[in-house]
Amino acid sequence: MPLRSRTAVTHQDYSAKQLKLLGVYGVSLLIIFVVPLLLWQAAPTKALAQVDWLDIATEGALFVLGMCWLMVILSARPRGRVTNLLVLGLACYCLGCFLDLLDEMFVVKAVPIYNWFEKMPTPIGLVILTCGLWLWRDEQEVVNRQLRTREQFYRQHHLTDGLTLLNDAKTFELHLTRQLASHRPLGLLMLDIDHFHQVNQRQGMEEGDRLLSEVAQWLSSQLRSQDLVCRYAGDSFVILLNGAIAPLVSTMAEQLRQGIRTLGCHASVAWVLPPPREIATEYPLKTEALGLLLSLNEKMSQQKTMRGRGCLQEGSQQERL
Ligand SMILES: Nc1nc2c(ncn2[C@@H]2O[C@H](COP(=O)(O)OP(=O)(O)OP(=O)(O)O)[C@@H](O)[C@H]2O)c(=O)[nH]1
Repeated sequence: MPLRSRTAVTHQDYSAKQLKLLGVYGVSLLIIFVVPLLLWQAAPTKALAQVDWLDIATEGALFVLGMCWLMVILSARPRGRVTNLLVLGLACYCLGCFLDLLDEMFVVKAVPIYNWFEKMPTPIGLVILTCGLWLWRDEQEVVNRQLRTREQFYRQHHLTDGLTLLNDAKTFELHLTRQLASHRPLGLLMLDIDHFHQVNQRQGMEEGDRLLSEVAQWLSSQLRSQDLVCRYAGDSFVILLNGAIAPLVSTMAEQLRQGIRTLGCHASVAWVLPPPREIATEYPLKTEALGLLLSLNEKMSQQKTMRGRGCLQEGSQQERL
């Protein structure tokens, strides 16, 4: 079955996040209770007159704030390398603050190793945190680029499809006709989700709608600002790649076909280029645009037929397993 259970994936992500949160809470509580207990055994406590309450308040506040940042990062960020670095860096920083805080309550000079150990976590944590923030900056740049593309897309085109917020087929035809009139190179690409009806059947229409919206967003984020994507019919999308020649269109087609798997589904992708100019000018532009869309549809049907045969083989193998 080419479509894996999207709900199951979401639940897996959710429980992995919960587990991570529990892990961090557990380790934090362990450190908060066990380290003072060990210190209490090994080092005398300071007399009240020796305690600097202002230091306790400021170092305690740094520790509490650090823990709050940690929780915010854990709950708000998606899983991944950047989050791991931020969490690890903040955890080390918090540990450093906590050890500093204990320093105000116990005569830690009596435990030489503590003296040495308490100085390590904060600088190490800050270095890790800096690496994490640096990578976060890179990640944010990519996200910003995607947002800019989307924003440009919204500004330039009328949104007509209520579900995906993409253009509909009619508007696409108009853009295509206009683009053909400019005689600049272009490529047309169609992406159709494989076995989409199974999502509706197995996981409900709502999940199907969500998948369509995700695919639409993902497609918009993959395109250049001069390209145009529209929802052509139920689960198929067409893309107009402005200024693109054959190698770029075929590479793009393959990248989209592979990339869509990150959304938990498979898709068939077909593409066409307009015929050479001297042939194209024999027809009215609108007819040429419709002809192109027709041949794109035909190519897609061929792909589906070929893939269908492949899927039947896969299915029968699975049944035998
Ligand atoms: N959830 C949801 N489903 C839709 C929407 N529009 C169309 N569909 C469904 O999309 C499915 C399209 O079915 P098919 O054309 O057979 O496509 P498919 O199941 O992907 O099959 P292949 O393309 O041959 O792989 C139908 O079951 C429609 O009911 C929509 O807006 N939301």
